Amino acid sequence: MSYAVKEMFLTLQGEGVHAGRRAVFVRFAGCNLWSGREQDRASAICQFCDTDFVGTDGLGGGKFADAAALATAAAEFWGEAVERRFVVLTGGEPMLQIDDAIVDAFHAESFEIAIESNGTLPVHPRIDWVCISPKAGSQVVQRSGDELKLVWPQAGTDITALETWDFAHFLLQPMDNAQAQANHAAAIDMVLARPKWRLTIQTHKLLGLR
Ligand SMILES: C[S@@+](CC[C@H](N)C(=O)[O-])C[C@H]1O[C@@H](n2cnc3c(N)ncnc32)[C@H](O)[C@@H]1O
Ligand SMILES: Nc1nc2[nH]cc(C(=O)O)c2c(=O)[nH]1
Ligand code: SF4
Ligand SMILES: [Mg+2]
Repeated sequence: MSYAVKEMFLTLQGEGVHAGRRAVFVRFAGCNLWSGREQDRASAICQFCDTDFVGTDGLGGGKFADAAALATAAAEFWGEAVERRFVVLTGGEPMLQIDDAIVDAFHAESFEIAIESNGTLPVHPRIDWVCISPKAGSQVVQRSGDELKLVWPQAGTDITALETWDFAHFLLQPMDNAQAQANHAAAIDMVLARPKWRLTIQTHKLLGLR
């Protein structure tokens, strides 16, 4: 199978429990909750996306003929040292493309594999760090993992129900849009009210990282 990747880059994980960690990001093209076209945003299930995941034309992107080619390209972004190799598979929705071959190829290159997923598809069982970010109006089937990262506020989200899901960490991430200041305040209020949750902010945006 070949894989469509929008972009690939070395940066620091900006969000969540691993914020600050050196990571290669592989952004897969395509999503099942939005076409990625602005004219479709208002009618999409997920309407607040901050990411361009359309096509394969970004820096480091392309069509990769097989999983080994993809993992080798990521290893080149990381550099020769194999210590603490960390790849974040994101998108778009990465589970539309991730298969056994990708997981095996990244493990063969000594990567610990993290995923950022909307949870509407079951996550591959051998991924090492599972971050699920549920979207109101979607059916989330992946209700276990390492971190549940809820973008906040999201009308139509039952936060009490989410608290019964099987995650090690529960995080609230303020929605980045024109109301960012109010969204920060709403997320802080929610963490103060519900100690199960902690705040995560998108540090890469503050720092000017990709
Ligand atoms: C672009 S998504 C790609 C992975 C996957 N499709 C998902 O939604 O989890 C990566 C992360 O960014 C978050 N995100 C997207 N748009 C955002 C926004 N406007 N403000 C805050 N977080 C956002 C998502 O919820 C997700 O946790
Ligand atoms: N630095 C950085 N950290 C991130 N964490 C999750 C991201 C994503 O878009 O999935 C992301 C991203 O795009 N950049
Ligand atoms: S599910 Fe993820 S990639 Fe898809 S539109 Fe929403 S935030 Fe963007
Ligand atoms: Mg991002």
